[in-house]
Amino acid sequence: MAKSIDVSDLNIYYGDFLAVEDVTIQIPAKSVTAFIGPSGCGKSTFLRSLNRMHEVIRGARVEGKVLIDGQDLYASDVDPVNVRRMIGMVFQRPNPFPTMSIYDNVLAGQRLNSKRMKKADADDVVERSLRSAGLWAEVKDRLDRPGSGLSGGQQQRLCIARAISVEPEILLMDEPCSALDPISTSVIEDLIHELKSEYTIVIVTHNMQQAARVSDETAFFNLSGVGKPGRLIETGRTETIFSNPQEPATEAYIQGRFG
Ligand SMILES: Nc1ncnc2c1ncn2[C@@H]1O[C@H](COP(=O)(O)OP(=O)(O)OP(=O)(O)O)[C@@H](O)[C@H]1O
Repeated sequence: MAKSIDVSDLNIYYGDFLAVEDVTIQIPAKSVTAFIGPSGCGKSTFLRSLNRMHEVIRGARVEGKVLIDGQDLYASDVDPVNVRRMIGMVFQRPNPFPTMSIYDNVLAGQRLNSKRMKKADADDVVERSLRSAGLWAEVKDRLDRPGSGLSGGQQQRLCIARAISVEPEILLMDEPCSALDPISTSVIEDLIHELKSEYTIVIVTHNMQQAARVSDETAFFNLSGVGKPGRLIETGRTETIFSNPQEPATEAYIQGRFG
């Protein structure tokens, strides 16, 4: 089910502005890859190009290739709506639909795909997704209550349940813990660790320790100068990037000397 991502020579533009330049990277299936780097170097932009989410911004476009298990993500016959089902996304701020019940929040993705389900099947999807997101025990007795009544960490796990309810192959996470307290962060990190047995996970994080704790592979992005595009500087096994980086800029960033 989980799929690999193979990116070659990718440039990403906002109108005339080249935000990310010439990225080539292989992201293995069933593993966690962390994107790190200073603010503005294009981590989120690159992440969004992996499920064509950047296309919701007028004028945003890519050049180059993104292959998902060998299939061209940008081929003319590929429907971006299907792409976003296959490649789910979790954002920085937990964003459950606030007035919708916990139950309906989990099913929101299915309903967007206008999938009609029998009640028993819907119940199964809700339970399976909430169990996978590590939230079932905490909410099983209040599934009809609004999603906004949960704590921040629970809301983020609800968003993860919503993302995985449609059985995606890849899960993109854009700083999923940055709005959470340390305990909720640790719960989400444990969850990421469990989810990688089924999904290919890509996570943007500003937190070096988090990248070191949760990821198998790390990709370091940097700006070549003010107003210049972000570039991928170095990628590799996380332990190698953290203990023996090849590039001086990677070492300086990891040691907290800039960014
Ligand atoms: N919607 C947009 N329109 C125009 N330019 C944008 C847009 N979003 C981002 N950019 C620009 O693209 C570049 C990369 O931004 P991006 O948010 O991807 O960086 P980042 O590494 O994720 O930053 P941060 O760590 O601060 O979230 C920046 O110069 C940013 O100003």
